[in-house]
Amino acid sequence: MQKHSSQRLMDKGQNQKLLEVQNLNAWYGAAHILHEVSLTVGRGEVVALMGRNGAGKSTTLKSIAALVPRREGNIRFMGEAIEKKASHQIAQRGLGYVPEDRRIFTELTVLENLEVGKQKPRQWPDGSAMPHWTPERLFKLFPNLGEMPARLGGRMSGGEQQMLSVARTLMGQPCLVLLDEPSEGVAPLIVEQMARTILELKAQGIGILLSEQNLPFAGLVADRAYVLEKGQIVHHSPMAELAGDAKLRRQYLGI
Ligand SMILES: Nc1ncnc2c1ncn2[C@@H]1O[C@H](COP(=O)(O)OP(=O)(O)OP(=O)(O)O)[C@@H](O)[C@H]1O
Repeated sequence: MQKHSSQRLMDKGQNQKLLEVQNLNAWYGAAHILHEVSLTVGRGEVVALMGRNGAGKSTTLKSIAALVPRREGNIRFMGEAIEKKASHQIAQRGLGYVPEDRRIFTELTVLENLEVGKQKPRQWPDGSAMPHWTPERLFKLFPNLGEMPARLGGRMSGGEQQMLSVARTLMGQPCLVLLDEPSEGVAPLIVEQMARTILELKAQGIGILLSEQNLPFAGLVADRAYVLEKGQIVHHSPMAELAGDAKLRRQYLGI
């Protein structure tokens, strides 16, 4: 763990933190999966959670969204403690979650899927307007969805479903999005579009915490990276530092 650079990064943008996770622990039954995980995500910041299969990346995102059976620790979202809130209450506050398995409604059309996730526009704490996502605006962001508003979810490719899953979450007008492995199992063209989307959300001030194993993809979009190993954070640095250091990559990611 690189304490000095980590502390410096945390101090930067102190007032702009959207998400602050401290000493998060999580369990599946008797199995203690996450151990004292601490991380932050700022406004307009993209943070990558990296690590090998089974390291605990998905569990970290699910724990933040209150989707694991048992968790302990402190989680602040937009300055409010949310560790005792239920998943729907967390979502209502503007914390979006896009699961790895793309939970879209296969019997509903693209447009209907979007309408299901709809929430009212929000404001940042300083009173400034947040981006207000409408189907029209999302069809500009995801042009291929715009070409198939009446297509049933179940008749879309995996990549298109991935896009719809992100677009549907955006209809909830989130200030921060948890994105579980957005590049996994989708075609290179979709991965590219996903990277552009993430950068567009960042430009709008939305914070993003993404779980990722694809280092080139994370390197394109992320500002900072945390590496998880057996449920513990073992490294934290600017993304470029991890991506550019062969020794770190080998040590933590095995690549
Ligand atoms: N529902 C569950 N019940 C019991 N154990 C689980 C469950 N989900 C995950 N685990 C275990 O928790 C650990 C962390 O899994 P997790 O899915 O968070 O890892 P990950 O880093 O996201 O990996 P992957 O990239 O393979 O999804 C693994 O040992 C996994 O077997």
